[in-house]
Amino acid sequence: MLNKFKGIIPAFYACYDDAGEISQERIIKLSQYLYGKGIKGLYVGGSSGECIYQSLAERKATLKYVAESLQGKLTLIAHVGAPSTKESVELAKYAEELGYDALSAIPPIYFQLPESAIEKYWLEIMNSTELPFIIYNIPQTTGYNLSVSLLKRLLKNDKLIGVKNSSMPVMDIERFKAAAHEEFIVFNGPDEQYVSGRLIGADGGIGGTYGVMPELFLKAEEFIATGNFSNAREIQHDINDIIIALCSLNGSMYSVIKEILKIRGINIGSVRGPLEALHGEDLGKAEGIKRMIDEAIEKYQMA
Ligand SMILES: CC(=O)N[C@H](C=O)[C@@H](O)[C@H](O)[C@H](O)CO
Ligand SMILES: CC(=O)C(=O)O
Repeated sequence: MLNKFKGIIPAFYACYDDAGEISQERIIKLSQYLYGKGIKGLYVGGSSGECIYQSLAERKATLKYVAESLQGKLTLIAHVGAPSTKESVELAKYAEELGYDALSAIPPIYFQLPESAIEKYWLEIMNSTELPFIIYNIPQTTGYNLSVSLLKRLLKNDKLIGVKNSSMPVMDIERFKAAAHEEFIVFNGPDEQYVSGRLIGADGGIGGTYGVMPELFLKAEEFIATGNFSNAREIQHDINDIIIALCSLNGSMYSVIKEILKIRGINIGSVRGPLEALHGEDLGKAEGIKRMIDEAIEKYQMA
């Protein structure tokens, strides 16, 4: 039953028109483009979706357009974490109406709340719909790292089916798997560690750079699935060179990714402030990174 969650699940990027408003047309274009690459599903409205910088109405619109474009074709996960519990629950109910396959949420943001408040927040989201729930653990941005004891308490609720784990120690993946039941899914978060994450027990991955190079992550997954570990290690190395390049320019990683997609004919606008658009002497450098991606795709085509 949970097989539909196991595989390569790109985090969907925020899609804006040239004025910086949500673009239905561009959402459809990006979702169809990614669908055509053979991915398993999409994670909509997370970090890559710039969720924290969008209004409730904008987030709902994005959830709706992706669902309309891909319903029944891909596994769709809605990230519904928002500043207040009230808004998170509203998004959760809306995602259920739209037919999403699962919900997910970061812990509360801004205030460093005690674990009891985080527990209550996730439980209220879980109890607001019939949908399965996936915890989004990303301590480097939220300041909270999921504890095994909270995970165990939350597992008493059958709706909790997994964790998307973006903490850097791959060991956390192994600990979360060990703390849960056999069916429990752990998604690898850090794209730089996809191969290691899978080997230590992750069932698949949800990642922010998959969307700009889905071919490479699908190939890495194929190498792992067929036990071809030397190629898996090598493609991870090539992926990491690319991610480091994506993060090396003046402008947010997402703005560089969006420039590359634009060169490919998928124009989804730029990023919303306070994220920085690509600027200064680095304008035009996305082309070189796109070339790195193309070369890597070609390198493994026959492997
Ligand atoms: C901190 C962060 O945003 N992590 C993402 C989600 O897990 C990753 O997918 C990164 O986007 C990726 O690993 C590039 O650093
Ligand atoms: C990276 C990721 O999973 C996200 O953008 O939410």
